[in-house]
Amino acid sequence: MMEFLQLFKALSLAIVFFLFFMLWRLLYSCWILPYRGYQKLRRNGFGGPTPSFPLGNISDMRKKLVINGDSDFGSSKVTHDIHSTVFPYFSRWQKSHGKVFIYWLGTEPFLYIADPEFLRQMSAGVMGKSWGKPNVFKHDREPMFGNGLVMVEGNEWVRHRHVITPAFLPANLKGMASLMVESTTNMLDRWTTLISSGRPEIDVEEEITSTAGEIIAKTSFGISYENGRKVFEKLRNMQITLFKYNRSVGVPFSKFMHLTYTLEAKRLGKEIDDLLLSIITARRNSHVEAPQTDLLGLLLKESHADGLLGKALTTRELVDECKTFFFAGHETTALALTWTLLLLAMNPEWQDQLREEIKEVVGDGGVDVTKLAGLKKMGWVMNEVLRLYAPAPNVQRQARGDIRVDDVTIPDGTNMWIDVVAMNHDMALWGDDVNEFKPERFKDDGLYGGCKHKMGFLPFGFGGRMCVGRNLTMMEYKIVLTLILTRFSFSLSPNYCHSPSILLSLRPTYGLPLILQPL
Ligand code: HEM
Repeated sequence: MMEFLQLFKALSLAIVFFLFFMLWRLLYSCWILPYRGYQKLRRNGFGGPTPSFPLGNISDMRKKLVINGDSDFGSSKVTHDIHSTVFPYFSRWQKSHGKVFIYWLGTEPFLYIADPEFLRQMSAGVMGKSWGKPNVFKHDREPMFGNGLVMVEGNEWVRHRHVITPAFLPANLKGMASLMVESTTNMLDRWTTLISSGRPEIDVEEEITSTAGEIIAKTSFGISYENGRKVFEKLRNMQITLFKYNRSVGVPFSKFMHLTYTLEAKRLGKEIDDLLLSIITARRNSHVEAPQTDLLGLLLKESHADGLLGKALTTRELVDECKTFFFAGHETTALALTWTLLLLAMNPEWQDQLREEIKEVVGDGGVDVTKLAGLKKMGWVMNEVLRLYAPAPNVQRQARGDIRVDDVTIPDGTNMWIDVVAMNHDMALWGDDVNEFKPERFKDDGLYGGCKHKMGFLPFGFGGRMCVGRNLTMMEYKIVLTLILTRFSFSLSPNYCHSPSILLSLRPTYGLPLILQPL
């Protein structure tokens, strides 16, 4: 009996000690560590809105989102001055704290940056491989990107980027042009049928997003539209699950507070992985030479060559990269095209100018990829659209080591949120006409459009981690727009409701209904 009591005592003591230890760890990671970070940032002179525990500044951000979520918010009047609409809290905090300040997502500090000179100094000494991506997003978006190029860091990033970059070289992309023409022509034939059946009003956002999904499925893994659509639908559902609901990312235990969404995203992630895994395994095991016209074929080829150097990507890594291409690639390009159609519908003189250019450069025959570079005005239009309606509205980083900027230190572990929309709409950088559609601003300065700072226009990010898919985007953009403009003219439907909003990317909340007319 005595022995039993002693054992019981020892066990109880061990349990109490364990619980105490867990409580201490919890307190340390959720309260003490973030508080220390907060003090350090304050000592370094960074201001910002006052956070509260455990939500940080989330309640303040949500308050505004509710107001903007109101259906009355959308408007038939179109203004391109959108920063205070899509990021009302940043726009408000900028007024009291300037263009660089700290805000908190739960217990995670974020350095907000909308000052290109600060950004230049901050990134001057940091190489692509030395940048981190915020751990808090990495965990949250794991089902979406896994360890694909967008999220991977350090030497692993170097290895992935080394294998992936050659696949996106213009010479390799040429072979994908016919897939793009085919999918776009199918979409335009559908439009013709709808118009001739007396329905000239078409939601082009929905149409273009679906066609871009088809294109990325074919260009990424050469899979049929049916298989592509399965992946595409699951990815879309996952995106909605992850971004549509306020899941308090950064707040301790938020995953458990929103368990249904967390599990749903995990389930969809697993289903997508299984689908892609079967496609890749079949291609890997196939004795037939892989078609190298799609990205997977090119990656398999690169991976095989690099296998000899120990740099090859494993099948699991290829799954994550294919998922990444799907996510990073299809919606951004679809939105660039969608916002272009809005701006061209509002500026028919630019439709005419582009049609004239297409006639001169491409002629009346089929689209010849080698001639696309000659579509200069179309390039200006694309840049102006990416400026006014940046599909990727922010870029994120995490410091892996202290970073000095002048006399302040950004401490190791600080997350960074670079507000691309704010810089693209900053009058001090672009002039009084900042919110006007003026593609000609890119005429003499093709890269920066006359922006007063070279880091003020970052549609594809910056430094070594700049978008790997920009050549593919450029080609798809020019092919799709050329085909649309040669077959249709279009104007804005009176049913269009202007309400740009963020669902990871910058999108028109209520789609884009246009009135189309065959030429
Ligand atoms: C209009 C179209 C697109 C826009 C606006 C866009 C924008 C961006 C931005 C802002 C970044 C972040 C760069 C950074 O962290 O500094 C990025 C990275 C990336 N993008 Fe794109 N992108 C587009 C199209 C594509 C396409 C078509 C693909 C692939 C099929 C793609 C794949 C990627 C990948 C893999 C990365 C990560 C690169 C790295 O970290 O090394 N993107 N993109």
